[in-house]
Amino acid sequence: MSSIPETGTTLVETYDLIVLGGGAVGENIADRAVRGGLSAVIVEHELVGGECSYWACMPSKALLRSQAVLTAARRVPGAAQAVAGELDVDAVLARRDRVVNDWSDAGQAEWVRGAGIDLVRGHGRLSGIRQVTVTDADGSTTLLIARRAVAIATGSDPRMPDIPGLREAAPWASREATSAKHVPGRLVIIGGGVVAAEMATAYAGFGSAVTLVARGGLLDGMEPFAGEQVADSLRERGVRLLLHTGTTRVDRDDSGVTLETSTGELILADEVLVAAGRVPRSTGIGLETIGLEPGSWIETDDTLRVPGFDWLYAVGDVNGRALLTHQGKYQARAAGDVIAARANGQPVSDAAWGSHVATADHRAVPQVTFTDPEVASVGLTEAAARAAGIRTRAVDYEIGWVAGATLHAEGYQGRARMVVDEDRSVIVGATFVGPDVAELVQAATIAIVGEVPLDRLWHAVPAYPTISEIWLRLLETYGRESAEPAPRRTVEYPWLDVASVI
Ligand SMILES: Cc1cc2nc3c(=O)[nH]c(=O)nc-3n(C[C@H](O)[C@H](O)[C@H](O)COP(=O)(O)OP(=O)(O)OC[C@H]3O[C@@H](n4cnc5c(N)ncnc54)[C@H](O)[C@@H]3O)c2cc1C
Ligand SMILES: NC(=O)c1ccc[n+]([C@@H]2O[C@H](COP(=O)([O-])OP(=O)(O)OC[C@H]3O[C@@H](n4cnc5c(N)ncnc54)[C@H](O)[C@@H]3O)[C@@H](O)[C@H]2O)c1
Repeated sequence: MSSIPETGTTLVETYDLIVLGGGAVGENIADRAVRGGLSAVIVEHELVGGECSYWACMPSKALLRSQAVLTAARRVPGAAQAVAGELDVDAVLARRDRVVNDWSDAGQAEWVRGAGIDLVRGHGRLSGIRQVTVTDADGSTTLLIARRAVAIATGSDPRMPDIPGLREAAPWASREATSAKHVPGRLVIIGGGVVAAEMATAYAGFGSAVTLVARGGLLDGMEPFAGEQVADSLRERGVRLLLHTGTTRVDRDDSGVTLETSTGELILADEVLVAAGRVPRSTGIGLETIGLEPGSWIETDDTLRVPGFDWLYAVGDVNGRALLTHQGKYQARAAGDVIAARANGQPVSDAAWGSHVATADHRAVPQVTFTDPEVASVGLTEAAARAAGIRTRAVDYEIGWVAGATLHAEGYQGRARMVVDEDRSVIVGATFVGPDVAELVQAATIAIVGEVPLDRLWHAVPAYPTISEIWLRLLETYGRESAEPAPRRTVEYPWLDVASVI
């Protein structure tokens, strides 16, 4: 890093890489660039660690974990008798506070320094080519100049639907739901996606009377049985589900919130939570100074570089490729490494599945929804595979029929689906729904990314009696067609410009 002395109120600093946004993704891209021999600075205007650490993944899972443990114990005789008490909601909230370090980022800022990354606190915006101007709380500015690259890692914000009265009703969004210090007696949720399903589970478990109003179904976009099984379970917990129902108006007065549905029903609640997806945090960051559209998802190529700019990258939620922490960090590893490689004149590995590309964003994005039952999925659903023109066969199996599941819990209920590309004889998608299925998804991810032929998968023997035996049952249901291993050949996926060897 070279430093030019202060000029007026503006300090000028020069780095190889400037990272705008210090969430998990911004931390990772800076770290990889530094490991590649570059200097890097992170600009952060709130908490280092970002949404996931303080208002998203970590607190939401902390809110859900205690009741998941309690439910699991209640499903096993012997343990059930030992947990006769109720969930201690105050203790759950206190544990959530510890998980988020009481919203202090001191530890994360220390990690950044230890990784050899500089941190500038304040609001950053692009102010020209390879330039970022940072304004701190006092109004003083620092002009950062990048020798090599600027990476935008500013994340996303909740989408606020244009529903009359909603903004004036001071709705909760995901931050308020995950950081709440009290549990509302009545909670109405707008949305039927992942946040809605997880928060309905959490707050119903805390004793709130929860109503979920979704204009579509529950967990649309996943295999249909996922949403159906989670819906059944939420109803059993007393959640009222109004699916395929719009919201026409929201009002707040001294008695609370009134939500009017498209069927004319009035729902009274103490709080309304909006869980209607995300919008990119790409306004107010100076995109217009380089000819890009503020407010849009920032498009990138698979090396995470923005087309038309040899110095600009976008990683994590803000590029809209896959709004998940692990996927953003994966992008950051590829992008940090490729920025270093390009800077150092080293070879760039940008073919599909190379070390400098995020190919898995298109083919193998794993996700776990921490409802009860859990939903763990990766790759394509059956419907998405068919829509992509793949000759598809889907096989289903009840997880409760596996010996490991019968031991795991009384009356275990769940289902698995394996989606097979018949031409290539490989798995392109898998979904597991059931208690404690989260850890099953990594095996499916490896099978998809490794393009492991089905006849080879028969040799990946699951241990008895684990729930992983679901893999054997899925293969048996599919059938073992030939005694000879399938020949390997190269095909083009019509939905992705990538040649694959099978
Ligand atoms: C309720 C909820 C639960 C979730 N649970 C999971 C989960 O279990 N697993 C999972 O994988 N994903 C989960 N997600 C998604 C996950 O939170 C995001 O994918 C992830 O946080 C994105 O990381 P990011 O670094 O791209 O953005 P962020 O974490 O939002 O980080 C961006 C950072 O940039 C900073 N910033 C923005 N603009 C500026 C600026 N102009 N100047 C300076 N700093 C700026 C912000 O303050 C922030 O710190 C969840 C999301 C929600 C809402
Ligand atoms: N466990 C996890 O991995 C996890 C947990 C929570 C969130 N997340 C991530 O965070 C992101 C945000 O989650 P989310 O649940 O907000 O989004 P989502 O995309 O999962 O669901 C959005 C929901 O809002 C509805 N909706 C959209 N626009 C609407 C409108 N104008 N009016 C009414 N309803 C509308 C949709 O029909 C859908 O039901 C997701 O992309 C998800 O990947 C992940």
